[in-house]
Amino acid sequence: MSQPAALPLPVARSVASLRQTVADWRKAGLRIGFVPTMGALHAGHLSLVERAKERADRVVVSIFVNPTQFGPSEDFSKYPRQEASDAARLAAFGVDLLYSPSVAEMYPAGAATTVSVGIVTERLEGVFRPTHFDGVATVVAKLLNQVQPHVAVFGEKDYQQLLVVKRLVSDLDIDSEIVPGPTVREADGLAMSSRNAYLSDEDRAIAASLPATLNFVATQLRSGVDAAPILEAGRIRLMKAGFREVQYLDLADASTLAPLERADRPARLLVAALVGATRLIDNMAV
Ligand SMILES: Nc1ncnc2c1ncn2[C@@H]1O[C@H](COP(=O)(O)OP(=O)(O)OP(=O)(O)O)[C@@H](O)[C@H]1O
Ligand SMILES: CC(C)(CO)[C@@H](O)C(=O)[O-]
Ligand code: BAL
Repeated sequence: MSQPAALPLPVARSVASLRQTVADWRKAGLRIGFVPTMGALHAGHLSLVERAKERADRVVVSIFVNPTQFGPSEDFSKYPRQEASDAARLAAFGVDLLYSPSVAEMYPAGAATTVSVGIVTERLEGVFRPTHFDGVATVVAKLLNQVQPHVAVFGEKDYQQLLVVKRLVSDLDIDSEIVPGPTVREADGLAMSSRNAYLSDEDRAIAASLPATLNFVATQLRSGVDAAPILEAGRIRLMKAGFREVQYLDLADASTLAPLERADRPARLLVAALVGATRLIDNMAV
């Protein structure tokens, strides 16, 4: 029987082997940084690794396509999986350990606990992906408990997720600092995302209008005017550019995500829209 090719960096596939490595680092007094991902790595992920490296002596990256955060009609089975090329990029970036557990290791038979974060999960993504944040919160709580990092880095591209993770860590007294990483964009402004790989050339051209529209809307909202007509103009602009559906384009308080009528305090503009069969999200400070 042929053996799978060895990966170019140490890999832990079980909670026990992960714990052994991080316990040794702790005993040696080293600071541990952590970047959780679902793989199909791009420069956005690597920017989070860079931030973790600046703040820690050893960095763990997890790759786990978490089934519990996908809805029944979402893309769990087709989500890109490319562990060998991801591992090569992580090794070249000086990551110390890849943590890549199986679904059975993460959710052994009999697992019956779900972590559910209130209020901040209710709007925006929570409306269109009603089971999503329970899945994210449960797996992030488990990952942070398994790695016990001093610092963990999460991208602002998933802005609501970042707030959910901060709430979770505060509410459950998890002893890890959560550090945000700014959104890394393609040359035309499109936020890097593993799901961009789904886009046809035609859809990719349409997708570029998402950050352009966010910029256009955010610029006007910064003057403190009534948001409703500007948000509506933004939605129309996206549909005219070729988006199939704009699920939301909303202005929200930057720390609670409560809806705002105008940007009279730190605010965030957030969008989710479908181009062809692909769902894209993005956000911007206002
Ligand atoms: N363009 C980006 N810039 C900075 N961080 C990012 C970017 N894209 C994703 N991240 C962050 O990387 C981490 C892992 O995200 P994930 O593996 O889901 O990647 P993704 O590209 O967002 O994938 P998806 O297409 O599934 O949303 C998250 O903290 C996410 O916010
Ligand atoms: C944080 C995360 C790794 C949990 O599965 C995922 O939601 C992601 O990649 O953003
Ligand atoms: N990047 C967030 C994970 C998800 O969409 O499932």
